[in-house]
Amino acid sequence: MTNQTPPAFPLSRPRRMRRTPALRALAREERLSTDDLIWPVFLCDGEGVTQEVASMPGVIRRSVDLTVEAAAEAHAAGIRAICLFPYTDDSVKTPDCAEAWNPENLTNRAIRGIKRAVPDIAVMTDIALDPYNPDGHDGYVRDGIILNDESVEALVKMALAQAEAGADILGPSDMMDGRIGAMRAALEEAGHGQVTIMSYAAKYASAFYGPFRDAVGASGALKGDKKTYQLDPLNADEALRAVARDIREGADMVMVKPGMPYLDICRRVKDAYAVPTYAYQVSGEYAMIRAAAGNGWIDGEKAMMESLMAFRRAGCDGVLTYFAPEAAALIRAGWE
Ligand SMILES: NCC(=O)CCC(=O)O
Repeated sequence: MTNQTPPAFPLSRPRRMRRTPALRALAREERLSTDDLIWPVFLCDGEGVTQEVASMPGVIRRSVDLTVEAAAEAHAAGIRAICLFPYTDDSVKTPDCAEAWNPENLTNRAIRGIKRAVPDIAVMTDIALDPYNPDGHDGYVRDGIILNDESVEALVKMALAQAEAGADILGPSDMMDGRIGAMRAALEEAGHGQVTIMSYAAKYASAFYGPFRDAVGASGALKGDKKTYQLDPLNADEALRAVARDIREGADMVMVKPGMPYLDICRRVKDAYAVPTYAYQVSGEYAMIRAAAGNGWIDGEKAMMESLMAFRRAGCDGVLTYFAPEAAALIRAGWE
């Protein structure tokens, strides 16, 4: 940061440096690269199956075989990581959420399939009970209360099953207290000390997750809201404390979620802790850009790229985005 006041006009004419593409490129402070993209994808049962997600135009659920193919294409396009989210049918949801740590569940089958076929792409997972819970919450619920410590025990089992299947990055998104430390200890104990954790540390109780819940089949299930475990949108210091705690407990990377309404949090986290920091540009952010573009109200490609560049400017090392394949193609084509 400089405190030097620029010389007065006409010694200073900032437009000089904006005059040509070459000068603008020389002055550019950040870059968006395919290395910065993590692609969240939705899994469904079956073989050769694709299903559209109505509230996320352009996003599909894929069966495991097609997800493996999509991972290969993403890798060829320069995308470094793919993040798996299962669509779970009501029939596999039980109060104990046992499907969450079934070695043969959709996520664990997809991890193995991708690591076999495309070993160089990093596979990230989601750790939370909501896809498996009949009431749609990320932890166990008793008498309307989300139970913390019992939920952490279940989440640790889920983490171990994913590590065993070969996941590179575990993504605990549940927001229970103490889960990162518990997972890190269990991973060490089980010989999975090399598995990384990207903690959903600053995850806000947000209305922007709506389309995602359609995509994973959880929107009908959710009873109430998630305000007793996710952050209040008006709080920033609390997010910093959550990030500090998760780093101390053994997280390698931290996430801010949603992305666009929380760029101030991204910047503060990066400045305060200098750890690998990611934003999740969530389903509602994706849907807004797609819907406005679909109506001809904004230029979809430009708005998409600008939104992704903003994460870099705000200090993020990368971004989880449903736009990853499209953005990668434009980056490779030399987008400026
Ligand atoms: N645990 C993952 C999410 O909640 C994703 C939210 C979204 O894309 O809206």
